Amino acid sequence: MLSRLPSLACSFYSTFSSASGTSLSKSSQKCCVLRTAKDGGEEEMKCTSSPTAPLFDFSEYLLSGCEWEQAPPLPDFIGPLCIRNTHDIRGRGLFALEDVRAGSTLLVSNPFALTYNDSNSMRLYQEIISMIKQSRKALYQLASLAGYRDDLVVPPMDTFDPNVSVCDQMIQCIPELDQQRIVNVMNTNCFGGEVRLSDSQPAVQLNGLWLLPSFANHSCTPNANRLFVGKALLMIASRDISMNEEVTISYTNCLLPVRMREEQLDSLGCGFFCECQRCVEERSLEESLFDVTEPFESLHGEAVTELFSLVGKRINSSPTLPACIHLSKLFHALCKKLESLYTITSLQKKWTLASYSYAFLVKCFADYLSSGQKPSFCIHNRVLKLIEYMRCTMPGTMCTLSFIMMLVESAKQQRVDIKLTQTLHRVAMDECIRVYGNQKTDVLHRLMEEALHSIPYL
Ligand SMILES: C[S@@+](CC[C@H](N)C(=O)[O-])C[C@H]1O[C@@H](n2cnc3c(N)ncnc32)[C@H](O)[C@@H]1O
Repeated sequence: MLSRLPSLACSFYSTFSSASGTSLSKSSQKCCVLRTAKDGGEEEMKCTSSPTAPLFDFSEYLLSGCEWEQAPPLPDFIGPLCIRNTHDIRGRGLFALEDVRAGSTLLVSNPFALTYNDSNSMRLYQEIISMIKQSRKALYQLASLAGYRDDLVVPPMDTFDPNVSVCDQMIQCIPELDQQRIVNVMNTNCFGGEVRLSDSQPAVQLNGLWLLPSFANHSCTPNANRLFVGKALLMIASRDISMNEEVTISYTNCLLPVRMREEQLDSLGCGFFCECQRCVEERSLEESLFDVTEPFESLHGEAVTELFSLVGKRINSSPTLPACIHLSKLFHALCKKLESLYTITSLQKKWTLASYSYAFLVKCFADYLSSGQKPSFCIHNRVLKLIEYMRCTMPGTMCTLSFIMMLVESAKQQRVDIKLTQTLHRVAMDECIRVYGNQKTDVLHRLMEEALHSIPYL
């Protein structure tokens, strides 16, 4: 139960190595395209992130392939955030204390406890017990997480500041922490995934507890991403976030249809049913789209397998990829079906297309791999719109970044309109900032190139 997939940022699962019409639009100052919407909603979000000086410089680590053992130590950092009660079933959450630009680092958190290959989480439990025996502050910190649901205590931010020691007042508030409560904390807040510590070692399964990030609730249109720099977990704003807005992350892969997201939440043991606006809207369309969307689930797995079978192979003849081809046809059928639904809102359309984007993408990635990475995509309006919808729904994903970079490459090879190539490149840079946070321009360029040579986790 202790696995909550981190949103794929850099090291985990590392790879093989417009509101109305989209088209291209320009904003006055920093040229931008492919408009996306704030919190997946109606408001237009311009692609305006530009590289700024990083708050924490881990360029070398990013450029060296994110080997955990090479990660620089990063001190804990708490950005303009506070914990508040959401006043709904979600309990407490993280909120922005000021306007935050996409790409900003919201927090850096080193693990409270961390183990590898600890399948039943016994060692993690013991590590947590040892921490709370050693320090009253650790006990207070863990207790502040445990207060969730039955008594919603909102802990002061100082609780998570390593430079602030625990005061008498805090000690008086420490509630009882029995074994069951500690296990509940672990079930609700720990997460893990597969990680490669170094090139020479096999991947290990990681289990860990990071305190402050544990207050971030799930959203299917999140505004923040998780990024691992070794053991340190960073939260990066993946959209512009307004003062007092809740900061949310996604516990699942949000570029999947609502039923698959529900299944992922369930299999991760999250213990809640997401009722966000996107889920509600998508559920309301399920019946009308049944014949198109039903086959997606089984085909998705098969298509990903087909895709990965191409990785690293020299391909002489065109491979047969029935699932990829079938999915791609399904995507076109979905587009037609959506056009025929007169009552559909633009938001429903965007979210639905983003949910089924892999149906289109797997075929593109497969063509790219089987062509020896000499893409020749036709960059038509529908493709540009799809990127916009993916970014409006879940900005800052490796998958979208890889796809845009493929289009940049294709545009270069076909020598299409130079402006379109430049625009796509800027969008890729914007997406890269939303994945990795603000980094130096040359580092972003290298990361974008790397994304081109990787097949993202689909
Ligand atoms: C990592 S904790 C987040 C912080 C938690 N809200 C708290 O007060 O401690 C995860 C828990 O928050 C609740 N939660 C998070 N996102 C939710 C959502 N979108 N809908 C319902 N419950 C949610 C669930 O109970 C979940 O098990």
